[in-house]
Amino acid sequence: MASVEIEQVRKRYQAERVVDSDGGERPALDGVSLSLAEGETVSVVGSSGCGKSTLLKVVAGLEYPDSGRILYNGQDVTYVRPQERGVGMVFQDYALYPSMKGKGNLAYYFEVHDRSEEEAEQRTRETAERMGIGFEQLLGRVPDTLSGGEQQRVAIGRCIVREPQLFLMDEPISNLDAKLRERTRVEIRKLLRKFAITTLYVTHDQQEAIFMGDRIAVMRGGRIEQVGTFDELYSTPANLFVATFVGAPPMAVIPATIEAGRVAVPGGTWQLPDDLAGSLPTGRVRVGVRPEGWLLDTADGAPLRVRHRERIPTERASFLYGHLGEANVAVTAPVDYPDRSEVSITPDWERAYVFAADGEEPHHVPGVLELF
Ligand SMILES: Nc1ncnc2c1ncn2[C@@H]1O[C@H](COP(=O)(O)OP(=O)(O)OP(=O)(O)O)[C@@H](O)[C@H]1O
Repeated sequence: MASVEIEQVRKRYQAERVVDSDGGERPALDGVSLSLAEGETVSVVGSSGCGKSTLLKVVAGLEYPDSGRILYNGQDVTYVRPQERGVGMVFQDYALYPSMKGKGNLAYYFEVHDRSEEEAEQRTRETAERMGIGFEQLLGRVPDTLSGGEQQRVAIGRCIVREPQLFLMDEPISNLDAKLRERTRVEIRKLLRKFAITTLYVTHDQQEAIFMGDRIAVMRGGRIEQVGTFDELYSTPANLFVATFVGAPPMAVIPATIEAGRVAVPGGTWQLPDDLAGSLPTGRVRVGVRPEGWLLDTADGAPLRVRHRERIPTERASFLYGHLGEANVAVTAPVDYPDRSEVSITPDWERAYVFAADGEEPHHVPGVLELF
């Protein structure tokens, strides 16, 4: 197993004109640093085009960075060829050799590396045992006759048989149907934990990132905005982007004006607790509130017109969705909360965030609460 250091990596594609939302050009990776401890799984999330796959390719050696370094176990491998790095890669398309049975797919590596048939045989047998129930059966079939999930299992087995020091996975289950995805992700996670393989796991699916990763790296525009456990990202986001990216339904962000300890928002005014009023600037800000961070029907509530309700399947609660001025708001309400078209809402200030009116800097983050 390897520890991995990604140090200040920059990468600009030759033919590339990556244009930011503000119209500026930027490289695909713009100074990315990230450390993975031995055996750790780090999920990488971010919207399309933010550089997730490029990061994986640079770590794999499929692309070289323009500057910065990649270290495995403290050794600089930045310009070492992929074949010599001992990485196992699993991508969205399984890329199994179609004419070979599962077993051939696993043994191919030994063939091209001039290793003995006995070794290939033994390692394949060991891997089948470690991969668990039913894997042996898959080895006797060609990829065409396997389901997507089964193909992905073989692809993972093909990586494990090589005893990689590092696993790189890029949306490995995103083209499976929902049920299979659920099963396969449980299986992948079990394997990663069992073998304690250091893993970088790219996905655009937040739930998957939470499930797979010991930690999660949130990327945007070629940069890592924050790395942490889900609870850290959720409770103490580094900026407004992470605050709204992590969590579903997302945090409501409401333009407001603070004056003399009171917060004016569309349709109402909230009273700040004294300690918070003393620590916040006056003037324009943005108040961030997660669905569970609202109090309903308090005296100084602002009116929220309820557009629709959604039952939370695993809890005795619903989400109420509506608008406060222009801001989208989701509120967690008890399941037996009366069905009304308007409710009045106030932030529970122990759970509320305050951000600058412009930019993304947080003025106030409530800290880690007992969330779940
Ligand atoms: N080979 C290439 N040549 C030129 N530009 C590229 C190349 N590969 C990626 N890019 C550009 O670099 C940026 C980052 O791409 P990358 O594939 O790393 O993003 P991503 O976060 O993995 O996106 P997605 O979630 O859509 O797969 C994108 O703007 C993309 O268009």
